[in-house]
Amino acid sequence: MRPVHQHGEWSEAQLLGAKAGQRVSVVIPARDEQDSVGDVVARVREEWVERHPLVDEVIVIDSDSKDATAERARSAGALVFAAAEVRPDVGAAQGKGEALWKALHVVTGDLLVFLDADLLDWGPHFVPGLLGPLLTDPQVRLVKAVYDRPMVDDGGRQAEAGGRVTELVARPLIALHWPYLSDLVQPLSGEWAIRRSTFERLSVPMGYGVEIAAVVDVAERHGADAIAQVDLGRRTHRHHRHDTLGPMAVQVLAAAEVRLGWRSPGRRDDHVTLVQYDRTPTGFVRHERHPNIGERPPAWSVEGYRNETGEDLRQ
Ligand SMILES: O=c1ccn([C@@H]2O[C@H](COP(=O)(O)OP(=O)(O)O[C@H]3O[C@H](CO)[C@@H](O)[C@H](O)[C@H]3O)[C@@H](O)[C@H]2O)c(=O)[nH]1
Ligand SMILES: O=C(O)[C@H](O)COP(=O)(O)O
Repeated sequence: MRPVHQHGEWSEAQLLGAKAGQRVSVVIPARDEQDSVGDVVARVREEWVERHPLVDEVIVIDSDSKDATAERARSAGALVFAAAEVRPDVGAAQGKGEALWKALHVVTGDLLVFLDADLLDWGPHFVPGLLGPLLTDPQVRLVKAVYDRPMVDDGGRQAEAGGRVTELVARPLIALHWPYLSDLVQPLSGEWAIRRSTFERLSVPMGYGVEIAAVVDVAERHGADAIAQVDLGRRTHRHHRHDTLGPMAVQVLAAAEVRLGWRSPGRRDDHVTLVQYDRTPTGFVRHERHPNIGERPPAWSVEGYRNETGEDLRQ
């Protein structure tokens, strides 16, 4: 079994020393997260920008929010970019993966730490925990967060274990097709860290397929040992309603099918139709949802992409 590191394994001094000349970017994708994004930004900045110089920039990628996400993030001290306005020449699409891919075009970091913006019960220790393996082991390219993830209802009561898409889609896919990744405790955790030089070479699903794609692609290219995992304790977040988990599952499945060679990576406008039903007094009403299953090509292959050294990486 792959070891599970503890977030407190590395001292601040050790991490700061290992950071040496490298730059670290914390990237927070956010769609309509006005209630929580400010707290995530402020606590990371306070601890890891102001108190200890571990993080060089905290960036929020505003993913088509209709609420005050951008304003709240900015006033908490983040650099805010609207996903649709980054590289407008390559077009815009909706989705978390799209936000992370667009981030590659604006970050200056060598090491990228991704945090979800809907975190409720979490702590700034997430950041050094995720950076520990990247800073101390050159073989590691991707670090996944591990945590307890209880399902918490609106009254704050804990019901059952959360991670419904993880349990019903990701783990079964891994069991069937990539059993050597079964030792990943939270394959879909939204908190992960990766070397920029690795992420910029991956094809990135625009939606929620980004996590399953990253773990499979990194393992297949660099070996399963290039992925580390770190126990961060406990994390709660805003839960989806059951009817929005279906589109998420479609995106995870589609990303897996691409990696199995069953479908080609879709383009920007590649949507599937997911049909759901509601019972009404007059019968069933059909609803359609159209999750995007497109993928962005590796950022380094996109004309005009520059890495932090200003070098043109296209081959
Ligand atoms: O179009 C979108 C949708 C979501 N988000 C942000 O992405 C993060 C995660 O989205 P969320 O809807 O909260 O996902 P979860 O229900 O938390 O899903 C889990 O599983 C997903 C599938 O692997 C991962 O992408 C998530 O990070 C992980 O937390 C949040 O900050 C969102 O605001 C965007 O930026 N753009
Ligand atoms: O990662 C998952 O499986 C989805 O985010 C659903 O999580 P939840 O069941 O805790 O809401």
